[in-house]
Amino acid sequence: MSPVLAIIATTSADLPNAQELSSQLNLPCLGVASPSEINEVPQVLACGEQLQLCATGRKAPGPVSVDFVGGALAHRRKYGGGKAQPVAKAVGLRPGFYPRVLDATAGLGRDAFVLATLGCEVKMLERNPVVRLLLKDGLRRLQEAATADPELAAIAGLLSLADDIAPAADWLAQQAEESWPVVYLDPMFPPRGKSAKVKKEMVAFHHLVGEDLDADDLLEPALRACYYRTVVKRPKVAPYLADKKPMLSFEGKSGRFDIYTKHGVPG
Ligand SMILES: C[S@@+](CC[C@H](N)C(=O)[O-])C[C@H]1O[C@@H](n2cnc3c(N)ncnc32)[C@H](O)[C@@H]1O
Repeated sequence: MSPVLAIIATTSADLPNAQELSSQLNLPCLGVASPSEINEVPQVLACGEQLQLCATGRKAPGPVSVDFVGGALAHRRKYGGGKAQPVAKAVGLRPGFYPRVLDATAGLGRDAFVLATLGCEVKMLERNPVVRLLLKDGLRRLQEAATADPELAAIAGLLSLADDIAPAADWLAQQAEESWPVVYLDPMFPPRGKSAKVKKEMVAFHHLVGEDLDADDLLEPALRACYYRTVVKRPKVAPYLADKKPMLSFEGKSGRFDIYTKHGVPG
């Protein structure tokens, strides 16, 4: 079967990095190129100043990368509504209570980052090796920017990625019972209908990650590992995870938050 992903370098100086990733991921390296020139594969991982997942071909949408310093996340950090944001309400954040969060399906780390900007310590789990590399690259650039910016330094100190690449259900099963205040789940869900259309630049990400068909298996281990809340982010049209009715649900801008509460009282 031919690969659906290959590695390219954006400049000749990036070629050694691209070659290293190619052997690490066991994917072909197509040398120094631009994604628009590639037609052997539908998407590439481009090594340059940032690591980017790019659809290939002349009409390809923009790249996907993890940028915790600039772009949309910087805008959200500065003007995004702070503690009034639905995700903050979902994890139960309130003055004096900033729960530690295990984000078991980190993806591009956007929700994790937002929670860290609000003062929560967040550990991310991600099983897809390419998405993990994008996250690591984003964290590396966050650490670099943090050296000159105390606000970013505080956020960087709260955000981490687990070394383990084990699927989250196994990872959660290894945690002591009720050892996390909050477990946060946001597995992929197949887009449905016009309203749920995937943003153009996210097509490559969806192509890469697929549909997380085992998502239901996450709920029980998450409930076991948390003592305060398990939060499940879902598209508005999606059924409950594992068909289990939450204690509480509310709609955010981009989806629904289903909340499974436990007996633990925040300290
Ligand atoms: C919809 S994305 C999460 C988006 C994320 N909340 C954000 O703000 O960027 C879902 C991610 O969860 C990961 N994932 C799904 N099931 C997983 C599992 N069982 N263990 C680890 N990662 C998982 C997928 O690989 C994918 O990257």
